[in-house]
Amino acid sequence: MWIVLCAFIGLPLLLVAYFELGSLRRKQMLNKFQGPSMLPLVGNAHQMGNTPTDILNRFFGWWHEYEKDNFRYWIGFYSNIMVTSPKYMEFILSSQTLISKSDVYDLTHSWLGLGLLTSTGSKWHKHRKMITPAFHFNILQDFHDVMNENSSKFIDKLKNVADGDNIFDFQEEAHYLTLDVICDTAMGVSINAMENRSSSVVQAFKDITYMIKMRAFNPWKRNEFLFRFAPEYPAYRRTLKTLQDFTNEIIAKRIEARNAGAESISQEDEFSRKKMAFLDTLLSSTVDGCPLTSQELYEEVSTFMFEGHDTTTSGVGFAVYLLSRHQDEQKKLFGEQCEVMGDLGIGRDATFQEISQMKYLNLFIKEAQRLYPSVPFIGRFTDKDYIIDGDLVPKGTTLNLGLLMLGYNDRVFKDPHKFRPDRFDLEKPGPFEYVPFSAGPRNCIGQKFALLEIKTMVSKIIRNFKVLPALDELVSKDGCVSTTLGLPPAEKKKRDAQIHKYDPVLSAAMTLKSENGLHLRMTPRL
Ligand code: HEM
Repeated sequence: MWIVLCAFIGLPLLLVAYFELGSLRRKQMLNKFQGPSMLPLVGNAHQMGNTPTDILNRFFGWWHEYEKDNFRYWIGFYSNIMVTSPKYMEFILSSQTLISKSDVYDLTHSWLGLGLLTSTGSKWHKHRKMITPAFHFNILQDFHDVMNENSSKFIDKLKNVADGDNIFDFQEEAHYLTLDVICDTAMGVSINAMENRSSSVVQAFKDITYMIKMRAFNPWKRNEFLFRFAPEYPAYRRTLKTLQDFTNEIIAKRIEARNAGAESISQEDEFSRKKMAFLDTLLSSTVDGCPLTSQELYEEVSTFMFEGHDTTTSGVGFAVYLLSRHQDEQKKLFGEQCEVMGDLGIGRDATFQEISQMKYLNLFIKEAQRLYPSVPFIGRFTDKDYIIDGDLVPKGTTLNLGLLMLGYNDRVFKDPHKFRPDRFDLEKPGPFEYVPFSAGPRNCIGQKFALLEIKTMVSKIIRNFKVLPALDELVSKDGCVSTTLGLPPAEKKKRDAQIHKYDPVLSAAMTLKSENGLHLRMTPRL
């Protein structure tokens, strides 16, 4: 009896003492940083709130309190620094050694393994070098055909829901489009998600992304061991299996087709296209003289599927939402479309060159990514001590880089809540003051692909539809965006009280999403 009682009380005490000792050095060093005061054991966890939106608001609240500079906070024994100073950004993003990702990325491991996004050390260096040619200009041009083809299908589908009166969730529609594009470009196959929304594979891609984000904000489900007891776990395992089987089958078929030689493949065969998919580049590549293993192929292809569709969904989604709210900018964009594409250009595909001539569209997308970056935070983990901008940052610290906060810094962007695409022509942010695609050696390898895709889709939407908000009253009267993110707390409170149910509420999921969806109406132009 006494032994059981001692174990019952003693074991937790031992554990606490173990973690307390383990974090002592970090505590001493990080005390020099500004940040909220914390409680024993929980740190600042009790202040974070329960929903992703609460967490986002808490971060912005602290960011204001600490004069839009870095601050430290603790979640239990986990030490974190929210990084928003350009000097820190520069040091971290330029470093060739500070490249290990924070533990939130572990949530992707069971699906992605250690692909380009999550790997570190020499594996990352070698794979990054090997994968870079997959985004060569010529390949991107081939991918542009896929983007054009799918966005034409999308426009046709949209015409069924967008009749001028119907209020619909654009984000939901765009998701299937970007999934079709990434599937075709990454694996060279079409899953036709726009037509087959309820297919198990299409749903699996949707569900897995949701589950990764949901777990990121739930302290219990985030833990691999505890998640096994969660009610969602069986469905999660099934989803994973669906994706693993699907991707592995595609890879196996592609290898078989390559081995058999192109001649023996019939015209109807899904692999008969001449276009190089990302998977083909991987199959032709070697690392240290050896071809990639099946596991490595799986990891890299899955990484592209993950990184390449949710990010562009919110990229296109928020750009189109901003069109609805800022009608003058929409008119200006339509004018540019007519100028670049000519009078008969409404219905046809824009070429690669024409897209690059759409200068105002480029500024528009830049401004949209400033306000609603598709990747709002990225994380690094210090596996040794670092001196950053004169501060000693101890080993074992999580660095959360607030890419989102950068866009709301009024020291860099004048009137940050005003939607002004041409600010990027007038105010030039420093190289580490605006980095929606990150920067340095670990920046987004798909940046050119993503921008091409977003511009191709938005350009086609502008030419085919007039985009309207769910209700006319949601058109911006003062040029301000609807988000209250980054406003000083008192002003935020006032504006939050006026938020309409159709205004998108942003959450701090790994990819910024609107909790309400993006409600719009569209009127076909022809
Ligand atoms: C609007 C769209 C996109 C945005 C804003 C974006 C942003 C980012 C950011 C911020 C990172 C750095 C992540 C980190 O350091 O943890 C990143 C990495 C990455 N992105 Fe993107 N991304 C977008 C679209 C894409 C697309 C379309 C692809 C693939 C076709 C892609 C593939 C990748 C990969 C593989 C990495 C990891 C690179 C590495 O660690 O070497 N991204 N992206």
